[in-house]
Amino acid sequence: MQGVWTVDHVRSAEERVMAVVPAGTLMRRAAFGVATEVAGLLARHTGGVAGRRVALLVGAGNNGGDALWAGAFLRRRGVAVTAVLLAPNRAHPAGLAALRRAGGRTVTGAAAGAVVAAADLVVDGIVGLSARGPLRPDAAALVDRITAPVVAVDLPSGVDPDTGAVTGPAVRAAVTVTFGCRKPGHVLAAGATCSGVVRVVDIGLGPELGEPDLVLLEPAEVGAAWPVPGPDDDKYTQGVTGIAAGSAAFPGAAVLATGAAVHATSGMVRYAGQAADAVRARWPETVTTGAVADAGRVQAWVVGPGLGTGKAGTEALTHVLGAGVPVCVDADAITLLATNPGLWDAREPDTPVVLTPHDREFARLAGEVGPDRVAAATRAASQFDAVVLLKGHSTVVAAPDGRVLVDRAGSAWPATAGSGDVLTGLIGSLLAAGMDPWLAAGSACLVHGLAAELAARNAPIGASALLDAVPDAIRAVRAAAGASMAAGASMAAGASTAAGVGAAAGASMAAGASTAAGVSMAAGVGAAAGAGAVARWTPAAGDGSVSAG
Ligand SMILES: NC(=O)C1=CN([C@@H]2O[C@H](COP(=O)(O)OP(=O)(O)OC[C@H]3O[C@@H](n4cnc5c(N)ncnc54)[C@H](O)[C@@H]3O)[C@@H](O)[C@H]2O)[C@@H](O)CC1
Ligand SMILES: Nc1ncnc2c1ncn2[C@@H]1O[C@H](COP(=O)(O)OP(=O)(O)O)[C@@H](O)[C@H]1O
Ligand SMILES: [K+]
Repeated sequence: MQGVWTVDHVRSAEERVMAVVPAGTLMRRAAFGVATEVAGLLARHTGGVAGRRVALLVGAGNNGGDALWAGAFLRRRGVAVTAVLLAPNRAHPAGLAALRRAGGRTVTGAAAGAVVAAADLVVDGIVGLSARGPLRPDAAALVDRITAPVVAVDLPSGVDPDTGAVTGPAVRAAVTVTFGCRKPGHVLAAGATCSGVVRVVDIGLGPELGEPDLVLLEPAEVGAAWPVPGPDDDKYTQGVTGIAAGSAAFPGAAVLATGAAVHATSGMVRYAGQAADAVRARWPETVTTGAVADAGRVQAWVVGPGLGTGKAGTEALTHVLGAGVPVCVDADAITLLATNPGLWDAREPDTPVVLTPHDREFARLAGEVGPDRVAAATRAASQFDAVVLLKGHSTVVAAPDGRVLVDRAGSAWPATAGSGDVLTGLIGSLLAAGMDPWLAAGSACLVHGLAAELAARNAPIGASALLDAVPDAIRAVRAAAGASMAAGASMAAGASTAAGVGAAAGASMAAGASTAAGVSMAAGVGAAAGAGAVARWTPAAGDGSVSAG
């Protein structure tokens, strides 16, 4: 799990470190990291470093100071550095002096455009953690002239540091070199796209940062927690997933959500609804009925995709909310709750609920999302006492206990009709397997995005192709987990055990990462993120009961 810290927390950590290191130390560490990245990118992009032209866009604060110091370091490697001073009277004095001593040039005003246009690489030191609002017009005009790759210092200018919101012109970086840790602007909303590849330079903040404000899941931890059957499992013990989705008008949503649950875990999937014929035809391994009341016992329900907002949908939602098992509520079921909040009364107390709205569904349920997606998701999670998964290129998953994770999509291929139905089915099956609802939502999201990338291989896909790639995505995250578990096992085995035995132990752990092991690792991961106690819901042998673990 990687942490992400807000500006306030970064500033507090910086203050504590600055109190014990000589003045200017942090800035020079930061700038050296920028210079190293710039030199590497120049070498890759132009085949060399010395003699290449780098333009520094330098604003009024320390972000510009970082850029100026980086320019001074690059001069030592023979780079032709020109600093464009956007606020000449307020440019960081020590940084400016260092650049000039090293033989760097400065320009202001009308001459700047040509320098930027002719550069082999541009360093964005316009504004960093103090950024408010979009780029100012003078800076925006210069940024428009850039044709070379951009390395952003700390954060692409024009991106809100704490929300990632971009409300006007902003820098689009190939690489962002940030200091100490990732900030929300790197992973949320449009800021995630503007940041490009994010490199974190260690400037010694680590011990002072404390608990992260947001976390990102790693493929290996999702793979380690993914439920797979162990030797003592049968089709019931792994958790039975119930799907209440689809209608005569929208049978496809039922087929997709059910298929996701079939692919996600072994066990059993029950389908209940008006699309039973279509589901049975496509997924003969499911047990189908026409109504949720006749479905039999499940350990989690999925409700909503293609369900419709009429009487049948209302009855299905009412039934599953009262079933006493975790529920993933999506699509039409969200609309039903938005238009008739009284339906929440059907919820059995303490039933874990995962809501999976896109922005328009969120607006119906809880008001406009607004620029701060984390604040919106957190507010709704608290309001509904539910995990809220707010969809998008960067998906935010907020738990009612305050935990927030972000899934920064590797691509936009999931933006295809029906892909949300697949995501819902994945979440439902992880809930049925007993996974903590917040981790279930985050893990499903990561696998969903990976499946889209694997399926697309650079060409558009439909949701059926995404669904077909789910097993490969699960294999990929489990392989990532197997590698790290194998490494851990052989290290633990120590000198007295042959390396081969350690590796073999790792391999069998990877193969047999049972539901129980997966869930307890997941719980550990949650605790490591500073989440406090993680509620665990353990399926009890197919009898429909749920207990807090
Ligand atoms: N505090 C520290 O210890 C360290 C700070 N570092 C650097 O310092 C940066 C923060 O520096 P500052 O707090 O001086 O502030 P910035 O350099 O981020 O901003 C400077 C000024 O830019 C103006 N500004 C705000 N929004 C703008 C916009 N949209 N367009 C144009 N100008 C805008 C404001 O007047 C602001 O005060 C970090 O991002 C990082 O690059 C690093 O050197 C590492 C150490
Ligand atoms: N631009 C994008 N980049 C990455 N993922 C996206 C993008 N747009 C949407 N998604 C993802 O695709 C899925 C779409 O879900 P949803 O809007 O419910 O579609 P549908 O109702 O058609 O199934 C969600 O998982 C969402 O996060
Ligand atoms: K910047």
